[in-house]
Amino acid sequence: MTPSARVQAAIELLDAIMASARDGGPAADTLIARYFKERRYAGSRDRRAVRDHVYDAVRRVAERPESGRAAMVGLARERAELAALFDGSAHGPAPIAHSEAGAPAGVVPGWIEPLLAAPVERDALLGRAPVDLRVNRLKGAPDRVAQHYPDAVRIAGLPDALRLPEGAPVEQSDPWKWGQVEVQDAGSQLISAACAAAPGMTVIDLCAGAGGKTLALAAAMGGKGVLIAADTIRSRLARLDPRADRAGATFIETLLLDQGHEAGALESLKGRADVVLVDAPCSGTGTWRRNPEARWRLTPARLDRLAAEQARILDFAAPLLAPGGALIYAVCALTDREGRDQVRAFLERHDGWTVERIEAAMGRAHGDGLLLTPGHDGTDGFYFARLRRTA
Ligand SMILES: C[S@@+](CC[C@H](N)C(=O)[O-])C[C@H]1O[C@@H](n2cnc3c(N)ncnc32)[C@H](O)[C@@H]1O
Repeated sequence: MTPSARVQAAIELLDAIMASARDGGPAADTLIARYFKERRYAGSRDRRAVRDHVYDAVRRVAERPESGRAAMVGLARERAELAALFDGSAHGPAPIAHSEAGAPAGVVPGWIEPLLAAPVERDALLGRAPVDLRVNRLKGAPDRVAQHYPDAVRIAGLPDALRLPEGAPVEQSDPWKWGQVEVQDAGSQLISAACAAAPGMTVIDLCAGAGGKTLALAAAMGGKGVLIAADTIRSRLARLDPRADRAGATFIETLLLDQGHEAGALESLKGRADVVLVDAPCSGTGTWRRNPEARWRLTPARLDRLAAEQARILDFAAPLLAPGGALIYAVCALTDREGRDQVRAFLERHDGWTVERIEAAMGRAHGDGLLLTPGHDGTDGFYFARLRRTA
């Protein structure tokens, strides 16, 4: 592909990413992979260049732009070498007209800005994310495993965590092949640790997805006890099985829930759990470093639906706890509505619960829980709280 053709390819992909964000379709990474599957003539350098153009353009624009071309022209207005590629060549983009301004630059969409928790450092929300590993104690000891990663640094307060530079090729390393490490953001590791799961407990990961946190809970439990991974999406739970095999966490049970009718499948677990983790579906405003197009996906109506669903999940989670058990509520979101206010509203709706302080080497107290941000903690953005059932 010529350099100009790569820019045109990025414009086409940006159009697809925008439409997918508007319609709740697949993520940018999936669309990029599909695009190149259908264009076998593109070599690895073409793919890398197109991908870089796409993500540079997505990162630069807060609000969903008018078109892929507007997003790319905005970027080209700041980069003369890119503007020169708008040359009208056979597979390249048409020249930029004098009056063509391009999409404006920004970090946070205007309507989301006032909803973010006050301490959040806005400018750091789109920064580069390192690769954090969690050593799986079911298969290896952190000090031994760390020897395989000379570039790794330890993270204060997380004895199982190793931090590698952005883009480190972890999947080619032996510990990854042997199931000794999982790629997991330090914030997710902290939330899993805050569950204080231990051998012999009954633990329910109620929104388990593909089981990132379930695997951390399994390691904390030393493979002993009852660990249930529940979710409403079969394909997500299915991805947990091979991961659990690789991690040597074969005692995990999966439970598929029927959206809107979850209580039926959970009936036999009522009052039995020592720990319930609700890692709730959320706006993902804390994960823009990895999914910058998520900013284009969210709408006020979607946020309303998410907030209502979070409250509903908390309400059917609460009866699962045994007296003295801990309910950990977490979102990878930085809006107060989904974090601080959601926890407060739960406490107002339910008697017999107290808030437990979380002692951690990172994060800041915010309302009844802890706020983690890319700017302050170098993690994805999260809000989480630990609630104890007293009665
Ligand atoms: C933030 S993701 C979970 C990520 C996962 N815990 C991890 O660490 O990788 C939220 C999950 O909640 C699930 N979910 C949505 N509605 C649910 C419901 N009513 N009951 C249980 N899970 C639900 C979604 O399918 C999604 O997998």
